[in-house]
Amino acid sequence: MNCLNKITVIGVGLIGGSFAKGIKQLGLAQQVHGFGHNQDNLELAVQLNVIDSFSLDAKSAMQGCDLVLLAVPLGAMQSVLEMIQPYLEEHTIITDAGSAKQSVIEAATTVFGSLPENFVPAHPIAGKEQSGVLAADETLYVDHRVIITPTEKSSDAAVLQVKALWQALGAKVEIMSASFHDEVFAATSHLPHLLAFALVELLNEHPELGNVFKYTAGGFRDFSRIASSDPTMWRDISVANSVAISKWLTEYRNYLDQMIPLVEQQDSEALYTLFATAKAARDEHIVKR
Ligand SMILES: NC(=O)c1ccc[n+]([C@@H]2O[C@H](COP(=O)([O-])OP(=O)(O)OC[C@H]3O[C@@H](n4cnc5c(N)ncnc54)[C@H](O)[C@@H]3O)[C@@H](O)[C@H]2O)c1
Ligand SMILES: O=C(O)C(=O)C[C@]1(C(=O)O)C=C[C@@H](O)C=C1
Repeated sequence: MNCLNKITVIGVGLIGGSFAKGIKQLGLAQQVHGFGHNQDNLELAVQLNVIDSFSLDAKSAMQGCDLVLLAVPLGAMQSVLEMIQPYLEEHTIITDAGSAKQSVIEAATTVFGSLPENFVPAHPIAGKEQSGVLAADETLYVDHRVIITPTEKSSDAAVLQVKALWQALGAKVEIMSASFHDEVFAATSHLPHLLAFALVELLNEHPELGNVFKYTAGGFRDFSRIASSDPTMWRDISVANSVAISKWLTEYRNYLDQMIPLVEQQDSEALYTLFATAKAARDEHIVKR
């Protein structure tokens, strides 16, 4: 793919930093620039070879910028768009990495009025429970999906440019509508995170068990790993995708309501069927992937 002149990453943390580091290592832009509000973090990002340069003012961050990636928590998307909007150049492609897509499109609609044709919302389906630039990893996106949810206004050329960048980082790009995206990822990503937070907190709130965490092993560790994720990020996702997440939490509660009597009534046949069906689905779709 063609080398861009300048890419600016706003929010040089795990996701923005991994993107920047990959772009820089592959030489996909002459200048990988960071923009944010935390000077110490941006200086560290330069030291770690994640970005080439940074600025603390939106005007210089946007000057000569071919593509800007917003990798800030969902709750900060609108204010960041407001900050850069006056300085965006005609040709600058605006994309993001937010974990929910309709809220980012709503934020952009509020800021721009009519959505720019260079605006291409996206979401890399890769991450870890750590956050911050120290966790940035240029291989994070290799063999992972990136979902692009173009708006009605997104131009084909802008979508192709965003797609090409993610593919160059090793990702498998898929296109879908923002509403379908938010429904699917409420079920596969947002729901498990909320369940993990809930399980850890449930046990935390039972002091009669003593320090129950000392009696946990691999099963609890695997299930609860994602409860170590960033609380700001998950607060913002829960608020941004509240309709779909609350729907899937309710579905899960209803499922537990059906499961409880099976355990109470020691219905071994029904329990075995449930566990065997779930194991077969996981082995087929997750383990062998
Ligand atoms: N962590 C994951 O697994 C994951 C995966 C896919 C997408 N995402 C999405 O990517 C985005 C970033 O997540 P992350 O895990 O990289 O978080 P992070 O905490 O590692 O990085 C976020 C960065 O944004 C900066 N920031 C926060 N508010 C800002 C503001 N108002 N202006 C400028 N900079 C600001 C922070 O200083 C930090 O450097 C979020 O929208 C998240 O939903 C996260
Ligand atoms: O692997 C992890 O720790 C993640 O949380 C990554 C994960 C997920 O798989 O649910 C979390 C949020 C994202 O928006 C995308 C990916």
